[in-house]
Amino acid sequence: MWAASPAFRRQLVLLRSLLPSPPSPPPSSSTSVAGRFFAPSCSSPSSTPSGSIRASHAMAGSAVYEADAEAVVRRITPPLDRSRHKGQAGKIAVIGGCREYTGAPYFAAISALKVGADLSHVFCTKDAATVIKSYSPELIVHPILEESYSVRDDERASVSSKILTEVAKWMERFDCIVVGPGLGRDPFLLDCVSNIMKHARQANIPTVVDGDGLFLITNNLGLVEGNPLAILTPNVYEYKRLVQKVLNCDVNEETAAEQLTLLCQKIGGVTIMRKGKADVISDGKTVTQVSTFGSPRRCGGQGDILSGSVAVFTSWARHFIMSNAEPTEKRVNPMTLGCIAGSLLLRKAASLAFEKSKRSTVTTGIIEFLGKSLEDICPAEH
Ligand SMILES: NC(=O)C1=CN([C@@H]2O[C@H](COP(=O)(O)OP(=O)(O)OC[C@H]3O[C@@H](n4cnc5c(N)ncnc54)[C@H](O)[C@@H]3O)[C@@H](O)[C@H]2O)[C@@H](O)CC1
Ligand SMILES: Nc1ncnc2c1ncn2[C@@H]1O[C@H](COP(=O)(O)OP(=O)(O)OP(=O)(O)O)[C@@H](O)[C@H]1O
Ligand SMILES: [Mg+2]
Repeated sequence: MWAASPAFRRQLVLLRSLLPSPPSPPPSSSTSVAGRFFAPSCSSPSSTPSGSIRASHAMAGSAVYEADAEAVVRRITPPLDRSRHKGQAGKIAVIGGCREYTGAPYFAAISALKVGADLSHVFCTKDAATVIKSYSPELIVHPILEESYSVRDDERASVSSKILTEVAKWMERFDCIVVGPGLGRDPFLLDCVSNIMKHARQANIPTVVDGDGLFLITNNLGLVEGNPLAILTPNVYEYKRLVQKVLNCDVNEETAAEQLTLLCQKIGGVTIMRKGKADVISDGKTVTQVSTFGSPRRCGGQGDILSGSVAVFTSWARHFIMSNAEPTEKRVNPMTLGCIAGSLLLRKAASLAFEKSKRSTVTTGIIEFLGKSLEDICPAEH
């Protein structure tokens, strides 16, 4: 009776896809629930058909489980409840945007809104603020960060503390922050952002670290060491730099899953999503991947969509685990669920955008399909 219940099946979907148990045997005629969620093993992530759920030994030496990402999205996405008020579906902040980069923070912040957050803030430099505001009236933009060129040496301490005070005023309101999209690498600015990260950590705010935020933490590992609320989302180069710095060796594809696990363990408690052909996620205990095919276009900005989306799904996943989850589901790391859901949604949106625009697919086009992608998986109810 219980074994046939939807609640039981939901638990299995989540737990089988997330916890490090050995692959189940192939489905028998009685078709065990587990059998439907795993196939024995497959050769590489690229050979995993879209939408299928497999335990994949894509990375030699350790099983990497293909997550049932659609089930995760369905389970953690909150219903559109008429009794809710503004803010309850999520308040996200992006710390990023400087003279060079205004696209990246915009992509991350608008993606958070399009996935379903109620409010999306951007904390950026003054130069970037007007530009970002002009992209979208939906975003709340704070022109508070400063780069070295605009601050005299003798003003630095006071400017730095003013910036922290300003951000701290808002911090406790956020369900998740994203540090790094389009942040740049100015030393004074990064110093101020280090203080913001320390403050977020003290306030227990989940923090997605991406782009130049990864440059910052790779050189200051203490900013994330031992923080279970930190999610790092490195691309191929960012991952390489992180491995070299933390493990003191090069990336080894032969032992990729173990290396990723070890990296999480060495940094201590963080969740890492290694982006690539498959997005591979570990919290130092389990390794799961999302390999649903997205698009062959590699235009810049897709990682920014991902970081904004992961921020929203992570806050939803935390809420889900704390309130609605079954007792066994409470063992699952909400950071992992957030990464899985964000990865799937980006890939679905990229696929739809590519179907429409082919070679001219760009990031703004992908963002336009975030809503349909979520609707296809998890329809909004009236
Ligand atoms: N429209 C925008 O404003 C965008 C801004 N972005 C921001 O740009 C900043 C820099 O991010 P990037 O991802 O470009 O990072 P990097 O500046 O590290 O890399 C730039 C490019 O240089 C090449 N590269 C870097 N390291 C290399 C290596 N070791 N060997 C060979 N080639 C290498 C790669 O092609 C890489 O994509 C971040 O703040 C990021 O968020 C990006 O998100 C893309 C979109
Ligand atoms: N080789 C690939 N095949 C399929 N999808 C990929 C591939 N590489 C990256 N992706 C997808 O693109 C997303 C963004 O990853 P990418 O490596 O482009 O990030 P990024 O370099 O940080 O992007 P950005 O330009 O926003 O900084 C990943 O989540 C992944 O879904
Ligand atoms: Mg990036």
